[in-house]
Amino acid sequence: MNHFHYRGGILFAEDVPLPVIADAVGTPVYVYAQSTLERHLTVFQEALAGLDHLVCFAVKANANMAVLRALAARGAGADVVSLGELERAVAAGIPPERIVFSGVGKSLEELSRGVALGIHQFNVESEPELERLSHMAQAQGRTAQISLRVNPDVAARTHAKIATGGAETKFGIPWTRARAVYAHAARLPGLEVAGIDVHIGSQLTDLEPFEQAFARVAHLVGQLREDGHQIRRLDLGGGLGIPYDPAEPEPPAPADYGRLVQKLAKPLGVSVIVEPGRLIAGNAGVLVTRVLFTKEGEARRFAVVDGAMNDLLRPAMYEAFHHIDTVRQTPDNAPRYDTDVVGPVCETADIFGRARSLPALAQGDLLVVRSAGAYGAVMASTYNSRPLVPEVLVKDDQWHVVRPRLDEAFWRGMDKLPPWLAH
Ligand SMILES: Cc1ncc(COP(=O)(O)O)c(C=O)c1O
Ligand SMILES: N[C@@H](CCCC[NH3+])C(=O)O
Repeated sequence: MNHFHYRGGILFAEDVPLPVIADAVGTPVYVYAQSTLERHLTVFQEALAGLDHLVCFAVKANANMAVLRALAARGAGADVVSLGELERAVAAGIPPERIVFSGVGKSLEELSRGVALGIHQFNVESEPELERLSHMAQAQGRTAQISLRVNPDVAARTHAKIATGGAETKFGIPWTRARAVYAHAARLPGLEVAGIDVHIGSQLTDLEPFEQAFARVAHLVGQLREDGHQIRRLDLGGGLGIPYDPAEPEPPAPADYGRLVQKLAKPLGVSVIVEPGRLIAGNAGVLVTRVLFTKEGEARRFAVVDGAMNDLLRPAMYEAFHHIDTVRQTPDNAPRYDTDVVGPVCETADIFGRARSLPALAQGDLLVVRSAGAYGAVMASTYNSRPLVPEVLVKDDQWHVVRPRLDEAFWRGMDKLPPWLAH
């Protein structure tokens, strides 16, 4: 469910007309609907009802403090992959007992901080990481709870750049070596083996790869228990896809995914952690951008907008589709033209949408790029010395700038010069 809708011909975020925000904050700007974030979290929690479960929001999808705080208030845990995400999650009020630490390359500092905070679990991806975590925990006189991330070698049927469950990727411990690595883990002091972790990829739009991976996990739980390990929890990662293109069939609902998880976990008598990111934040956010110029090319019609690939990288990086709408509702009978919506950055990849059916656009018109709440602002950069795109959170009829555009000092040269260049 999504709280962006037309009212009186204007697109609203909850009860706030988007032009109000665009005029006050400037464009481009990300706008998030808090009620959608909350609703998505609730839907996930409900899908796992009856199981001992923890929904750990994947902070990498949207690390805005206000977003994290809103989710924390509803009982979300966090899946973090860096010291920065860990500190943000804690600062947002997510208790360490609800934080899991994932990632293929955790630094000493990251491991140390996680141990000191007593987080719920580390998802360990290699034997050297096991050794290092064991030393770290011993040095602090603590025991770190761990799951080993296994790579189940299933094809996730998503964009190759975001599929993580195949044997050729860097992720996890090879399926076939899992028993040996668990035996190693069990011998190391300072560690307590609590479970198994899998994450096979992101934006999965069918359930079959999950089913395949879960079947392998169930099999492995049996083997590991035979080997004497007390496997009491499963971390099933994230990855459930969201609708981006209204012309495509809807991906499976969290309730369907929940049924699969229930079917896996109940007979094994384990608790469950899930790490959804995109599903919670993706359709809770839009990027609002303004038309700078329109122009007719030899072959195409362009709308040059003020948002660019540095603000929303997904189309350039993954050829990802994001639906684009006008903020002023287009009447059904208005003529439409195939239009390329492009940004000002000097790269051909800086295009938000190709041949989109849009009404005649004029300078100053506002557009929204939909489904931009996940992997949007977090992947923004200052490429082309463009300031970071600001973020706004809306709740009912209230709104607040939750991250400002970088201040002007950014353009004036905040970098430190070496003495031989300073004069
Ligand atoms: C370990 C891990 N957990 C959770 C997620 C979140 O995935 P998604 O946003 O697709 O739910 C990711 C990203 O794919 C990840 O790498
Ligand atoms: N950044 C990716 C998702 C990566 C998932 C991280 N494990 C996207 O925008 O779709």
